[in-house]
Amino acid sequence: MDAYSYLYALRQTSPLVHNMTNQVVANFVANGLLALGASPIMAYAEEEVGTITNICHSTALNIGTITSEAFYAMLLAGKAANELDHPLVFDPVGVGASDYRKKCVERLLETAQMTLIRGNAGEIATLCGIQWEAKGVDSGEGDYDLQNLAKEAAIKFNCMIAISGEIDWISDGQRIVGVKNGHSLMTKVTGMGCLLTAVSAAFLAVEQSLDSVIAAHSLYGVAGDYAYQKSTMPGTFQMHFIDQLYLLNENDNQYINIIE
Ligand SMILES: Nc1ncnc2c1ncn2[C@@H]1O[C@H](COP(=O)(O)OP(=O)(O)OP(=O)(O)O)[C@@H](O)[C@H]1O
Ligand SMILES: Cc1ncsc1CCO
Ligand SMILES: [Mg+2]
Repeated sequence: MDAYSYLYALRQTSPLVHNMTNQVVANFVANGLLALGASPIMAYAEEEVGTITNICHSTALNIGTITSEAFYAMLLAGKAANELDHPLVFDPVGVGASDYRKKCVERLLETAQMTLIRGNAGEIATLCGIQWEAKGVDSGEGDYDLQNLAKEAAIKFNCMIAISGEIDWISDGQRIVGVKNGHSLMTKVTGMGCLLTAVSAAFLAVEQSLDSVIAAHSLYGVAGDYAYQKSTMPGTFQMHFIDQLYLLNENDNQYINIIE
């Protein structure tokens, strides 16, 4: 199935995505999902997350501004998603920044089986115990082959892995695929990775497969390429990016640039 066919199916079904995301990006994530053709819901209370996960088609957990309340609620949501066999996507935002984040991530990964872990190189390297100079929530500097990192992480966590950057590397532990689409200006808008996490959860609601994750990343990158043609400055780029998610269509398959 080509990438747009996944998006077509997504738009036909408009999956409801449960996002437990961070306080910085919640509005952007909700608007991005709507523009793409999915439906967002954000919910964080322990008292309701089980129910919300239940009515949704996929769940995305993001520790960007984690608190102890949200953390315990994420454990419940993760368990509920696993019981329902719903796609569960995890974004270990800034995991290298504090011991608290590391502990939360360890516990979440022990408690729930993720379908996909999506993060920047610094985050995925930290999960694998590889030395990396991450800069807060940003990727930072490191020296490790990212294709191998994606593959090793997929094997370690028994799930799909997507590492974002100049090339996005996506692996299930066997296949490793690079997505070259996207522009570096995307790093100047906060939440571009967090929205990609949510978008991946929406695509996984269509099909729980590596091809679905590759389609999500490719078309997301194509929207970034188009947005840069409209604006080379971060504020208006963000606005155009949302519009370009809305405008993605079957013609865009031809602009996808993949390494396999
Ligand atoms: N140097 C780059 N060139 C092209 N595209 C890039 C580059 N760096 C990142 N991207 C793209 O930007 C998007 C977000 O990736 P990034 O690695 O910045 O995520 P992140 O660090 O998790 O972001 P955030 O935490 O702010 O949400 C992805 O679609 C990725 O492909
Ligand atoms: C800037 C920032 N701080 C915590 S989460 C977040 C959004 C990007 O991940
Ligand atoms: Mg991130």
